[in-house]
Amino acid sequence: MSKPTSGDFTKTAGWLDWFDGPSKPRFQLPPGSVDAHCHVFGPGAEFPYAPERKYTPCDASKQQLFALRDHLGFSRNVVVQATCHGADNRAMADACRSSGGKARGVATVKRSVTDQELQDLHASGVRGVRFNFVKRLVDFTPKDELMEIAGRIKALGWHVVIYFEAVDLPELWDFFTALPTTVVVDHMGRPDVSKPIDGPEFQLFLKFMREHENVWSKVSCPERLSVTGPKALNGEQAAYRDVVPFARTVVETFPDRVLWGTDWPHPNLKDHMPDDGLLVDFIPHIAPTAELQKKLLVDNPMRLYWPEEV
Ligand SMILES: O=C(O)c1cc(C(=O)O)oc(=O)c1
Repeated sequence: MSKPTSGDFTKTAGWLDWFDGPSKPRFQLPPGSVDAHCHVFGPGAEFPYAPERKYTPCDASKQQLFALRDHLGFSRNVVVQATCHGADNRAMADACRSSGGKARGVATVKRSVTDQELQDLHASGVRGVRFNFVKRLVDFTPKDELMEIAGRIKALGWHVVIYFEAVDLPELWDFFTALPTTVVVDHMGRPDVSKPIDGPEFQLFLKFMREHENVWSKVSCPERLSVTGPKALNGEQAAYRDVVPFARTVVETFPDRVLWGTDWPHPNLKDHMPDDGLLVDFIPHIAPTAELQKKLLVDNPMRLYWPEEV
């Protein structure tokens, strides 16, 4: 892979570029594995970043994403619209269309989106919309607007991806549980892993999944959630140990409703940029059996994103 650039844009101060030259994972991914959460950024010169963005990243192109996919041993990608592109889905949709059927997408749309635009996104490979409640990433969108969008995309057979922080789940509960589609939670709803796993915050998340069978979770982003590490760098085979009990609990309790993704190119990390090969080596710590690994990496994402092939 070639080194990151940022086109004509100036990166946010302190921006960490994605890790160039990741190691080969030791963990052998099951055949047909899907990286079910990753992004493309620009390139800014071709697909400009949105005026309303909260950060300006380094570029991370579809070619670089596909090279990483092949290097790590994944077969497919789910490309999730990054907030730095707002509701301009061109870069994500272009990546899906260029993938030869190996990528599906999750878009961000506004209430003003037309039925034709939704149809075009579907033809590109989009199968979901993302609703973001993380305040440092997006401005607030009224819930009635989101509910209206959810009703429209349900008709296309799409699902809703939600991104929020654990402390906000109580306030968002009624809205989330009223959504009419499959609902996929990004990064386990960002638990504070320095709090006890049997404390009220994480138990509420488990209750959310237990009581609502349409709710799925990505058990991704240990590099974002970890407080004590160690970091996935320098060959570390037991990275982010403080995240393991949380993610493993979700995988073992809801084996048919979990997804995993690299989160490449890892927007907004402040401490370090992980070696993506070592992130793959994190998987067997949270999905310890071959059966759990196949569900997490193959069966579940295929059922959600390529149902026609299952
Ligand atoms: O925590 C984040 O900063 C983050 C941002 C984005 C995005 O900007 O879309 O996506 C993610 O999955 C995570």
